[in-house]
Amino acid sequence: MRVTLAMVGAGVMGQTLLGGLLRAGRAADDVLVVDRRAGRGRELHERFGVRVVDDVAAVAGARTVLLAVKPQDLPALLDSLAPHLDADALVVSLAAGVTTAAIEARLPAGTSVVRVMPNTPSLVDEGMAALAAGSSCADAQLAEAEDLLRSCGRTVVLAEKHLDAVTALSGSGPAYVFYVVEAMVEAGVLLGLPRATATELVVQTVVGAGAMLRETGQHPTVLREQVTSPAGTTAAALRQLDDSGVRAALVSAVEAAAARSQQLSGG
Ligand SMILES: NC(=O)C1=CN([C@@H]2O[C@H](COP(=O)(O)OP(=O)(O)OC[C@H]3O[C@@H](n4cnc5c(N)ncnc54)[C@H](OP(=O)(O)O)[C@@H]3O)[C@@H](O)[C@H]2O)C=CC1
Ligand SMILES: O=C(O)[C@@H]1CCC=N1
Repeated sequence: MRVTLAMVGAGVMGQTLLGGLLRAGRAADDVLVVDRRAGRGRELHERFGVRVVDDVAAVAGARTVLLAVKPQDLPALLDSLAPHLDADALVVSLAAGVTTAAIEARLPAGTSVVRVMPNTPSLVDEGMAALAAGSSCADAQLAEAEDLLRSCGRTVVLAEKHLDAVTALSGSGPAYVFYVVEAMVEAGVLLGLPRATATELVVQTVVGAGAMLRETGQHPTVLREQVTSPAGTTAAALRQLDDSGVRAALVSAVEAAAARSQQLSGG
């Protein structure tokens, strides 16, 4: 049976986007999933109602082929996919660091490719995805890819040279936030709060701060200053963060992620 969308690789990110697409109204019988992991077919069929196969040849006829495998698995996948792609198929890759040129080089000449960097908050329709078009991608196909990603969050179209920075900021970014949350919860426990209470306090604080950033549109410095009373508790805490080089460490962390994304380039 021909489908509009085929997804190859249904791990963390693939399943996250699949859920968003179905919530946004895409019919389950219009999506074909290809995944090689044992047991995944049954699990995904029960959870999402989609058809799951393990042979990439099944993508033949699909209008859009979404690739959600690890960057290291992408070259071999592209080689096995190439003979089965329709001439006018759109290939959308989520792989961190892998350029559209590297993808195009392994596919028939003229294949439309879009590189996307999504993130896991797509699971709750709060995703942030950046898209960059390959050399043969028409505007209408880029818009189609954007529609796919918009089903579970916001999108931005950028020049591809920015995608390593995007990967380091919004792609990996949720992990930095979770890391800070973990540390804050541990601090609360150290100060004697029950773990569940510390977790509730920190989670709502992060959600509330995020909502303030979005809804007030104020610069984070302004919002931080509003919390920081003269000679108060926040000033004492912020001095510790500055003395420990936390700001510089965050900048270095994002730089390291961007450098790793660049290393992954070309497979
Ligand atoms: N996780 C995240 O936060 C984000 C991830 N990404 C990108 O998304 C992509 C997927 O990441 P993630 O979901 O975390 O990875 P996962 O490892 O969770 O999922 C990838 C899935 O694809 C399967 N797979 C690999 N090769 C093939 C193949 N040739 N045919 C069929 N199935 C295959 C894997 O099977 P097996 O396990 O057997 O290898 C696995 O089930 C990556 O390229 C990553 O850079 C982008 C933004 C955010
Ligand atoms: O860690 C990674 O490589 C992927 C890409 C961005 C988020 N996770």
